[in-house]
Amino acid sequence: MDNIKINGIKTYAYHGALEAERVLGQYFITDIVMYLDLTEASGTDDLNATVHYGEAYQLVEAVIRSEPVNLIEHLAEKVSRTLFDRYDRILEMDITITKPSPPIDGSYENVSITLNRKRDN
Ligand SMILES: Nc1nc2c(c(=O)[nH]1)N=C([C@H](O)[C@@H](O)CO)CN2
Repeated sequence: MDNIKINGIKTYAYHGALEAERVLGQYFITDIVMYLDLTEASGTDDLNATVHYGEAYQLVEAVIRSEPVNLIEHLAEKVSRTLFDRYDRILEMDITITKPSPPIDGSYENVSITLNRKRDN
């Protein structure tokens, strides 16, 4: 299926299950894949026939900057609901949220979750 991707949204926020994360904050990286039919937009060259990825970016950024939550899974769910509610054209989404440097000891690159949500979920 056709899709629009917004890659590497980098936001400083205060989500996390630890009090220290709520106080100090950290960067979150969000990657979005929105699945929709781009036949009309690709044929008509009409911005109104697609999802404006700049507008979608602003909506995602606002959710990531909003009230802190414990889990990045819950944060991703909030992002998917916001985009589904705003854009009827979106049929399915993949939302990946990465913590590049979580306060967890160990040797690893980063941690992330990915939600796949369909409109009728
Ligand atoms: N599956 C998840 N596991 C954990 C999360 C999370 O959001 N999803 N968060 C934490 C803490 O916030 C961690 O970053 C610091 O202890 C732990 N595990």
